[in-house]
Amino acid sequence: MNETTEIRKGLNGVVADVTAISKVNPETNSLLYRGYPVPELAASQPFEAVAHLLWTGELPTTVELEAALRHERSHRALAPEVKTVMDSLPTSCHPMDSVRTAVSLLGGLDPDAEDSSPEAEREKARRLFAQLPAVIAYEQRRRRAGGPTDPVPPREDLDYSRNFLWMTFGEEQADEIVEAFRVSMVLYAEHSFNASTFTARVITSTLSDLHSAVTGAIGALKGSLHGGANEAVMHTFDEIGIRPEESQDEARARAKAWMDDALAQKKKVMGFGHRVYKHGDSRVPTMKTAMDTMIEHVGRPEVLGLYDGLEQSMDEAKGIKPNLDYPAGPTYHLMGFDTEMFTPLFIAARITGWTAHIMEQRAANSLIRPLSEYDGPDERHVPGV
Ligand SMILES: CC(=O)SCCNC(=O)CCNC(=O)[C@H](O)C(C)(C)COP(=O)(O)OP(=O)(O)OC[C@H]1O[C@@H](n2cnc3c(N)ncnc32)[C@H](O)[C@@H]1OP(=O)(O)O
Ligand SMILES: O=C([O-])CC(=O)C(=O)O
Repeated sequence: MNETTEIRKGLNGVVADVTAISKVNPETNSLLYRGYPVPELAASQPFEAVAHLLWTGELPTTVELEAALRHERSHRALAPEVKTVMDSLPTSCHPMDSVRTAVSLLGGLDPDAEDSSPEAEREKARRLFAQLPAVIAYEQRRRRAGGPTDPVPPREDLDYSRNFLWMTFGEEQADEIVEAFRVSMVLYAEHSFNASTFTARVITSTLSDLHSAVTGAIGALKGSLHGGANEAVMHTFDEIGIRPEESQDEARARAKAWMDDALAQKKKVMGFGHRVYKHGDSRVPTMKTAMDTMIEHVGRPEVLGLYDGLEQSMDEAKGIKPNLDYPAGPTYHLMGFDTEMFTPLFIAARITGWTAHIMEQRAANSLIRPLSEYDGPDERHVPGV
């Protein structure tokens, strides 16, 4: 290896470009979307307004918000072609594969697929944002039905979050549940150059189309070191055992013992640690409050016991803090989603950030193509040639 070449494995610490979309500040454990602190947005804004902010740089005026709500409501229905293709997949396949396939298909069906003008990109982003809930809700329903079933049609009188839950469960959900869901969408929406967003930017940088970039981003999000961690957190809870009859203290003690054992075996425990934040993920306190509301609403204190036990033991042993996926996983579980559906919910939120980055990349493009240092065999020759 060339002694002067510095290789930053995993691009750790490398600043790859500028972005005006969000600022992750690990020193102050803070996160801004277009300058606004995310806890302020989570406390006050509909998810539709946050999407508008990420795409345009500004919160919508009343008139703009009304137009955004109308647009989202008019593109919610599950396209019959998408249902047919989803129905051709076995219900044993991972829901991330179904949603990735549906997005790829939506690209093929989109009238503006090959138009990369700013106007067309914005329209495609808005359409995908509106189309994804029906895809994800239908995937949950067909898994529960064990095969093709009837989707629950969207309701124009309901906002994004309430309608998402309606299409998933076919019943209106309590305000506490809808609110926790909305908060999770706002928190999951955007996070600078994370692996899936960077994937979308790499694909865009070749002048490929928006749906291809999103399809690739979904592939990157699926892994358990990234978005797949919210699912993995629930597998940990399941492995420890969720016992509704147990007290919070009993659950905490069992979780602590499980974590001590896992760390003694040098296991990586999903939902903890972060590439950028080293003193705690800025979004966790807001998501934890939403989780606490859910726990109180459904009366399941033992889930909080498991949560606290793992967190405390990890902190005491290694000082590693939870990331957003840690409170999000149990929150989605308590809402009634299947565990494998948690990362698709992340897609529904992150479509806003991904598409904002796709537009930003396209507006100031340079092909993303780093170098590598060769460490294979020295030059050699095929015998006889
Ligand atoms: C929304 C999101 O995508 S947030 C991220 C979700 N991902 C997860 O929750 C997966 C679990 N966490 C991890 O694997 C890591 O913390 C990552 C991949 C997120 C960040 O990792 P990196 O910045 O590359 O740090 P790295 O993995 O090198 O960890 C540094 C040290 O902390 C330890 N560590 C980090 N995370 C964990 C964890 N979750 N469990 C146990 N140990 C951990 C590593 O073992 C390593 O220890 P060592 O120095 O003794 O070898
Ligand atoms: O920033 C990251 O590396 C991962 C993350 O938290 C996110 O994408 O929300």
